[in-house]
Amino acid sequence: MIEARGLTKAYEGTLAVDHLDFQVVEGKVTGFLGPNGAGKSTTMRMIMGLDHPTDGSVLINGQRFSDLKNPLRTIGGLLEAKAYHPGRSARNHLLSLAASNHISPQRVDEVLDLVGLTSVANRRAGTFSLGMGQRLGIAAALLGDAPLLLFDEPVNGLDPEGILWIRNLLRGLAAEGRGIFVSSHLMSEMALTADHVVVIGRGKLVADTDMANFIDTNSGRTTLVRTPKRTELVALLSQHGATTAEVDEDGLQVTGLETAAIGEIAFSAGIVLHELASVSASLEEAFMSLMQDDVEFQSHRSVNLQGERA
Ligand SMILES: Nc1ncnc2c1ncn2[C@@H]1O[C@H](COP(=O)(O)OP(=O)(O)OP(=O)(O)O)[C@@H](O)[C@H]1O
Repeated sequence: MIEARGLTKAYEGTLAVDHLDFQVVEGKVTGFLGPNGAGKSTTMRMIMGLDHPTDGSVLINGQRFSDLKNPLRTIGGLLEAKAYHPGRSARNHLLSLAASNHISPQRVDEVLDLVGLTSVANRRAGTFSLGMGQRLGIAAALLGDAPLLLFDEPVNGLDPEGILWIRNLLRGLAAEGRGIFVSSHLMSEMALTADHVVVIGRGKLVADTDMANFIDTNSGRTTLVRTPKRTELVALLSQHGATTAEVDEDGLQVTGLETAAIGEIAFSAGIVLHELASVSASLEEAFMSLMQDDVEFQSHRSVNLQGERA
């Protein structure tokens, strides 16, 4: 298990990671989401001992990364693409990593096969495409057969086929009982890959929940209503517990009531409607909207877009 407690990293003038608490458990894909600059890479670097927290801690099976006896066998990580010498072949890159971590050369062939690079294993890694380089980075992460794996934006720059391959790989690794921690700024991709989600914004925890629950809460349905009697309708709908927001001259965005109920309430009060339409936000839109509100980020805040928009 990876466990962050009050994990904090301050750079001069920037609080990159701000008192984060979360866990990554075995057997699940935990998605780590946040917009660019939210602090995901900094958090991952601290997990892998490449950066030191200014406060708090992050432990791997109860130990700091620097205290692990067999780091590569405990946690494997893909932190940045192209972390290899361009003049070296893929096989030689992995062989040298294996040698310095007391891992058998046989395992190198296994991971090359796992990531589909066997046929190009003797080619210089510098000639690899972005997708092949990404696969080589993943092969290095898998080398120690570790029960915990961490991937920083592994689908960045990949084509749809590469994205699907990574999704299936991560799901398969979790099904084997491994704990997977994977960062992304793409909500829709994570919705298909992760079982659990940790969302951060400006270094702070915004949500830490089951993916199913996150989707339920955030794929918010709203209703767009147009009426010449907007003021009357707003008063009436709020008596029925709805939340309303004015969208343009005569439009209203209503949450908290079914579209049919809104129509019936307006009808029984004799209010004419010019438009009544159910609108469902995509998860990506919901996520972006959640992120735009980040001035008021508070730790452990429950995520409820409908409430946010009130
Ligand atoms: N070495 C550094 N020195 C100073 N500031 C830094 C350093 N590394 C990161 N930061 C700042 O910390 C914040 C978090 O950056 P980080 O790279 O962790 O975010 P991220 O969520 O991974 O973003 P991205 O998706 O763009 O990689 C940013 O404001 C960034 O500018």
